[in-house]
Parts: sequence; C-alpha cells; structure tokens
Amino acid sequence: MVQLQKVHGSQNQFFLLDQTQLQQPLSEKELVNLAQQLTNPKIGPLGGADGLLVVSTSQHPQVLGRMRVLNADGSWASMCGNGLRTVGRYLADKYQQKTFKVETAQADLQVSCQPDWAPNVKAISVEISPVSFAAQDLPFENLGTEKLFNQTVSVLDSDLKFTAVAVPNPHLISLVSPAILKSKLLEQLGTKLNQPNPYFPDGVNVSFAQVIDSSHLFVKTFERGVGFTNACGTGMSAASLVFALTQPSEQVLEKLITVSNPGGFVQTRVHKVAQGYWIELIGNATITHYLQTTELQLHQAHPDFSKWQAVATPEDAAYQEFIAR
Ligand SMILES: N[C@@H](CCC[C@H](N)C(=O)O)C(=O)O
Repeated sequence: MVQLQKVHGSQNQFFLLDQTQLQQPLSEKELVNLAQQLTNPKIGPLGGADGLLVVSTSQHPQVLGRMRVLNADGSWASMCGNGLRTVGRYLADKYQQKTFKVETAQADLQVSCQPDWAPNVKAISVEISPVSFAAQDLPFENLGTEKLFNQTVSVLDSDLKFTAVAVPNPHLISLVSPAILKSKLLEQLGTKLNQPNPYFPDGVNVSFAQVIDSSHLFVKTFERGVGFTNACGTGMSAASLVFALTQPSEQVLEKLITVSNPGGFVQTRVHKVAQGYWIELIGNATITHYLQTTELQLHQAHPDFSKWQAVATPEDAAYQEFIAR
C-alpha cells in the first residue's frame, strides 16, 4: 500500500505524495494527470485541493529531500511557501530532524520546526528565496519597463501601483484599500493575466494586500494555475517584501509581520543581505487526512478514488479552534 497525506498551510490545501515509497515512481505525465484528478473538487477525494506536492530524494549534499509542486491545472510551479512548510513537516517526521534543507526548483531552502502554535497545531518556518525584480525572471514583457516597482500600469489599472517580484515563482503585488480588496478587481486581473496575454506569458500570481498597521497585513491571492486560494505563502512573503520596501518609514525590515489571509494567518520576516532579500515564512503545517491506496491506482489514467481509504486526523479541528480564537 502507498500512503498519501492531505495537508494544509493556512487552508491552502494539497495532497502530498512521497515518490520514494513507490517501486516505480510516477512519470512526469502521470504526475500531471494525477494532480489534475486529485485536486478536482468534483471527482477528487476529500473535495479536491489546490495542488499536489511531490516528494523525492535529493542528490544535493546536506539536503533531506526534494519538493516539486503541481498546480490544480497540472502546471508546474517553481515554488510554494505553504506547501514547503507541509513538506518540511513530512521530512522532519520521516527523518526525525528539526532543522534541515529541502531542494526546490531553484534553490535548497532552509526549514526549521517551531514550537507548536497550540495542541495539534504544528508550526514550521521556511526560507523563501531567491528574490528577483528582473523582468526576465518572472517573466513579464510589453509593460514598458525592465523592473516594475510600485508603479501604475495603465493596461492593468489606472490608479493602483504594482510591483512584480519573483520569489522565485512570479507575483504581482498591489497594496490596496479595503474597498478595492472587496471589489471584483483582483478576480478580473487574476483571470486576465492567467490566460494568454501580452504581459505575463507564463501567467502570474496576483495578490492584493491591505496594510492594517505597521506589523499586520491582510493578503488575498488569485493564484496562477488555481484561482482564488485561502492563502498563498509565497504571495504573503512577496507582499511583506513590497510593504517593507515601499513604506520604509514603517521600518519593517527584520521585524515580525503578521499576515492574515482568508484561511488564517502566518508570520513573515523580511531579511536584507548582501545579495538582496529573503523572507522567513512561519505558519501551520497541518495534516488533515492519511490516504491509503495501491501503487497500481496511482498509475491509472482514471484512479478510482472510491477505493482509496481516508482517515481523518484531529489536526484540522485543532487548527479551526485555534484560528477561531
Ligand atoms: N500556494 C503556493 C503557491 C503555489 C504555486 C503558484 N500557484 C504558482 O504557480 O506559482 C504558496 O503557498 O506559495
């Protein structure tokens, strides 16, 4: 039998598959198909999810494992902050280690177990990096600039100021008023920029952030390859960086920021180093269910999810109680 997990970070939901359990690891094509089917709310188990996290071995020295990320639509993502916390927890449990690195598409990133936020609410801190503002790293084009930093862009909106930043997955961030946050604009922009468009050829995660005070943001994200999610870890990290850099009078660098989101909250800290910036992202890493299936099922073009066994853990109830408080 093979065991998968259903996990979440701030209720950004994923299935987690450790390919090292399999006699024959899934091919790239099989992984894409599995992600599309598992995450589909109409046919996937447990109401689907936002993505599939794929764990495998890493050949890099001093690294505990490798994480790859598939969005719900089957596109690959170069990074996932909420996902890395849950993969970090998985590897911490598997290898009984508290501080280690995980290989991701562009970098080996630091993970460290934190004290539980509450009984049955495990917390993990992860490194979000590398950070780049260069157009070719998102990529974006036809916006009349090589770097989009706190600028209006008439083809996107006449008033809002945008920053484009790769962490390293691509994000477009705007600090907005509560009225804009409530409007349809985020959905309209997210939809426009995640279908074929002249500006972001690979799509982009779009986040609106409301500054609540100098140590508190609220961030909502329309994700590339998914749509609205309860939270986007890299989006909240990117928004914290944009807040720190565009509002220097708030002196946010190196300080803990609480970032609320529709699924709960995380904490971030923006660090300035010689090479630029990196962001620390701290938040829950919750296992909601263990799923059992056969290796044969995973290789099927149309897995029969009615044959998969799901066992709930007490962790989601604990998380819900924690955020309600
Ligand atoms: N939810 C994630 C980001 C997942 C990938 C993203 N949709 C992309 O395509 O870049 C997070 O927590 O960071």
